Amino acid sequence: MTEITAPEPHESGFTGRRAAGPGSEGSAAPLVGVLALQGGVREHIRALEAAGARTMLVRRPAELDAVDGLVLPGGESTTIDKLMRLYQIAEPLKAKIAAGFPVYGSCAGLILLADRITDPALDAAGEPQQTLGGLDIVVRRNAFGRQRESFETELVFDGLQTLPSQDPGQPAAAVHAVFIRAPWVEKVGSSVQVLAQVSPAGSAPQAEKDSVARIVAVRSGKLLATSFHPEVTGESRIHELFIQMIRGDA
Ligand SMILES: NC(=O)CC[C@H](N)C(=O)O
Repeated sequence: MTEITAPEPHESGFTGRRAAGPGSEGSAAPLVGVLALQGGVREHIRALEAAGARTMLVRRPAELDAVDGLVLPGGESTTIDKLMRLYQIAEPLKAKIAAGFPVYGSCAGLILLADRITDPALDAAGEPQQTLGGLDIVVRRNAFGRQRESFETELVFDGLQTLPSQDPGQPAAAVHAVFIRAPWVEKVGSSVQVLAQVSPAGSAPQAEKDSVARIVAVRSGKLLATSFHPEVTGESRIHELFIQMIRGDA
């Protein structure tokens, strides 16, 4: 892991760790940041490195310009939202997302990439939590409910077929997915590709009345999001897909 020592926000002239700016020229491994304000940061660093990326912790706006893409980890979306605004990284990140910057969000990260939340948390002043947006989706937080706050299941994940580590004979990939107080995607816009769904009836430890398949992984342009946490199961193909998206190969 490469952790740069960031300057204080008032310092000027910081250009990131490469004078020429970001970019994975030639075959160099892309440098992928993990937003390190709260949540499962280390796990993503490990998964990204296992998938062949170089990594860097990102907390400050200037650090965004040093990386080729960014992971928003799982954690608590309301806390990450507040800290992003406090660190003044939310607005520059929104602008970069609008300009096509690659971002992968898992769980709370998915919530932060959603244009809309059905049930946003309110702060003490009654203000709803905010998101960065970018994904034309509506997300429901803690959607799988109390009984199923955490569960594991096998998913069919579309879009991993072209990865070198994926068996080329397989039309789609089986992924073991861990859900922790996870959101689901309730609606997707036409720009959004659904990559994985979970059928509660088939996968819950408890019997479940709800037999509707729920969307738990999506992609739109250079944005990728999963309700589950591939970074905690030793699964690196989702990060590999994200690296291919950064390279422009997927
Ligand atoms: N594991 C997670 O990231 C949980 C997300 C959490 N329920 C939230 O709303 O932010």
